[in-house]
Amino acid sequence: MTIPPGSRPTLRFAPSPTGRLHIGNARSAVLNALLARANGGRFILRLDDTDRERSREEHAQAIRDDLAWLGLKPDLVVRQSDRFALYDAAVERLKAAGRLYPCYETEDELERRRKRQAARGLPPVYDRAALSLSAEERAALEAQGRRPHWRFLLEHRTVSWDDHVRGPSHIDAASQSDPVLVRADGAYLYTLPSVVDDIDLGVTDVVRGEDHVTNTGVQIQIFEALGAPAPRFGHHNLLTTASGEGLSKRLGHLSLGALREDGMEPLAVAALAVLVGSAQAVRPVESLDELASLIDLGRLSRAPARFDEAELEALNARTLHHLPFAAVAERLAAAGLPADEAFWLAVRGNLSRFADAAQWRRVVDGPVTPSVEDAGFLAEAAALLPPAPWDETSWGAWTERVRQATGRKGKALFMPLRLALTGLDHGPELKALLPLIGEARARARLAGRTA
Ligand SMILES: Nc1ncnc2c1ncn2[C@@H]1O[C@H](COP(=O)(O)OP(=O)(O)OP(=O)(O)O)[C@@H](O)[C@H]1O
Repeated sequence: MTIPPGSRPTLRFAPSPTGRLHIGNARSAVLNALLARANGGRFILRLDDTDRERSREEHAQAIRDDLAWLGLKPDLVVRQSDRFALYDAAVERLKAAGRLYPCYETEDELERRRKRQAARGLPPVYDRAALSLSAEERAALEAQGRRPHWRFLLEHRTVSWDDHVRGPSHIDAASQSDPVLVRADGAYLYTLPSVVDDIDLGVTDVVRGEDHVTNTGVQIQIFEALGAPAPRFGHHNLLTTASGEGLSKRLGHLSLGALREDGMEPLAVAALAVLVGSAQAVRPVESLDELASLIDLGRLSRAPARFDEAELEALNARTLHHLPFAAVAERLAAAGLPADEAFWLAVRGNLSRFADAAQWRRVVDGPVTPSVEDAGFLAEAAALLPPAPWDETSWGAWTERVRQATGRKGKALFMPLRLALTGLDHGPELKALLPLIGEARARARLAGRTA
């Protein structure tokens, strides 16, 4: 199953603001945003903040910042905490339809019941005891001060859907407990608000991690009970750490904030987040549009994919090596460097972090203390410098004349010139650097002076 081309789908990324986004969350976020973008649709950020104890405003803000850093701009941002009236209305409809029923068991009672079931070899499925409580029994429990939690009455049948990633999928609702939708303290669990919002916001495609597969069977029944068509679903594989551990926002694993501080490029992070564990080789991209064109939900691996920071380091460098000037002009200026295209094209191939550009700018602008081993050779070479202005052909013309005059070639010719001109034994191609260094600094450095 794919998103019908040209169907203008509505997708959403729905994190709980309980910590910093990690690289696995980025897989969901980037997939949703780029599927919307590639199909002319809408991308919604929905902050799942119904858990008031764990949700924090600072995390909500950090999620928005992280998405902006990745270059993902939601068309709409909603918060579940603003939308309780909708959930309350849905609860009333489900109660009226006989699909939501009050239960009074405590956690301890349920635990004991599960143990008894296990001892008899039965699955730990809620036995619906509360369904047979009479009005008097309920009143008696309430008189003891018990508040009900509310369970959704599942229809015991198989729920099927054609998953974007996993293909034809089904879940036998009879093997599941009726899920609790509303806790005794009135708090909503994830399941119902998510469905209500998907209906209200016209979500056509729910793309999320496979940690949600069992929710999907239940949620399809809730869509039906609320009289709404269910969206299409896709459950992508999860990312783990390089050693195979699961990720959690609350535990602060591999956060986008930390990767950003470490100098990783947002495009590299986005590319690795979606290409690892897919049919596509991990490769650098020049834009999110290019990345969007590589996404094929039907060809994601079914197994968890390992996120390896060493692989990100390598991809980061390869991403920088291809980044066009237009993508970095503003960032160069923000870093206090001239927005100079020739400079960017000269040095990008030598960067492993964007911040390294400053080091090469210093090599161009100086002061550089030349490294001189054979002053006589350098003086001879300086005398052969072509007349300025220089361009990319000047280096070749110059070194050819020096070769003919001195008989030096290869490393013996080039290395002393590099050491004098840059003070370093490695770096960007000199045919690109020489015009940037310019005649005055080049002559000074060849003469052994700091310039
Ligand atoms: N390890 C992971 N790999 C890929 N996707 C993930 C991973 N963990 C969560 N997601 C996806 O990220 C989206 C946001 O989920 P959620 O906010 O529940 O993240 P979480 O990291 O599981 O949260 P928490 O650690 O706070 O429980 C969901 O689509 C979820 O499927």
